[in-house]
Amino acid sequence: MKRTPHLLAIQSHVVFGHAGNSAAVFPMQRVGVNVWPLNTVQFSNHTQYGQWTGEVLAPHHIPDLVEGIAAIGELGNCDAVLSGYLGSAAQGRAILTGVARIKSMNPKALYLCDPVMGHPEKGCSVPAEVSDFLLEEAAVVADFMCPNQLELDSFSGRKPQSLFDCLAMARALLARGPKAVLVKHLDYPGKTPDVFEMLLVTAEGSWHLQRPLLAFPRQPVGVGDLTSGLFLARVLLGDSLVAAFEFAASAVHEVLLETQACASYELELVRAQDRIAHPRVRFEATSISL
Ligand SMILES: Nc1ncnc2c1ncn2[C@@H]1O[C@H](COP(=O)(O)OP(=O)(O)O)[C@@H](O)[C@H]1O
Ligand SMILES: Cc1ncc(COP(=O)(O)O)c(C=O)c1O
Ligand SMILES: [Mg+2]
Repeated sequence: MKRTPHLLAIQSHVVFGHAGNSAAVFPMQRVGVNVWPLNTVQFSNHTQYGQWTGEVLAPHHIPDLVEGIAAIGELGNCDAVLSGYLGSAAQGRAILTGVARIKSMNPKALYLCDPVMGHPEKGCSVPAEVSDFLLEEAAVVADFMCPNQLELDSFSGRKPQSLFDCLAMARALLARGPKAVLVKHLDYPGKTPDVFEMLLVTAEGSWHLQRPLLAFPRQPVGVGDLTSGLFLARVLLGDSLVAAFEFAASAVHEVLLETQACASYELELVRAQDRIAHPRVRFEATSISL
C-alpha cells in the first residue's frame, strides 16, 4: 500500500471562515495528505473583515513544537513544510530553523513558501522586514515559491509590461534558488479582462494556464492559500509539477464556482469537497517561452 504523505502546514488559523490553514488544511486532507497544522496566529476571522480578535504565536514556539515532534520520533516522517502569512521576520526565521531541522532528518522533505504580502487594496499588507526576509532568506531555501502578481512585483521592484515580462520576473525569482515558481495570479497591461491567468516556471520550462474569472461582489479570501496547499499536496501524492499545477487550478475553480453559486463571501470548502477531490473540468497548462 502506498504511504500517505505527511505535511507540516505553518500559517494562520481563523476560528470563523477560511484563510491560511483554515482554507488549506481540509482540502489537503481531502485529497489524501496527513496534515500537521501549526497555527502562526489564531484570529476570530480573517483580517479583510477589518476587525478581529485573537493572538499571534510567539516565534520561539515554532522550533519548540518541531522539537516536540522530534522527541516522539515522528519528525523524520515529515515530507514537506508549507508556510504562509508571517506576522514578523522573526517568525519567518523560526520557520526556516524548523525547515532545516526537518531536512536534517529527511533530506527529501520539500519546503513551499507562499510569500503572503496581502493586497494593499484589500487593506492588508506586511512590514518591509517581512518582504525583505521572504526575498533574501526564504527564497534561497524554499523548494517552491508561490507569489501572486503583487508579491512578484514586490520581489522584482517593478510592475510587468507584458505576459513575457511576468515570465521574466518569475524566472528571476527562480534563479534565487527554488525548483519551481508558481505565480497564482497574473496581472499585466493588455491582459484579457474575463480570464484568470497563472504561471508555472521550473528549470525544465514554463507553463501558462487560464481559467474563467468569476464575478464576486467582494473578492473571496483564502484562494491563494488554497492554491499553494493543493499544489504541494498533489506534488507529495506523486504528480509532476505541471500536473499538480493543473490540478490546483482546477480544484480552486470548483471551490469558486460553489462559492459563487451560494452567494457566499467565505469559501464553500465543505460543500465543494467532492469537487476538490475530483474536479469536473481540468484546465490544461500550455508551454510558453521567452
Ligand atoms: N477565477 C476567479 N475568479 C474571480 N476571482 C478569483 C478567481 N480566482 C482567484 N480570484 C481572486 O483573485 C484574487 C487573487 O488571487 P490570488 O492572488 O491567487 O490569491 P490571494 O490574493 O488569495 O493570495 C483573490 O482575491 C481571489 O479571491
Ligand atoms: C489571517 C489571514 N491569513 C491569511 C490570509 C491570506 O489569504 P489569501 O489566500 O487571500 O491571500 C489572510 C487574508 O486576509 C488573513 O486575514
Ligand atoms: Mg495570498
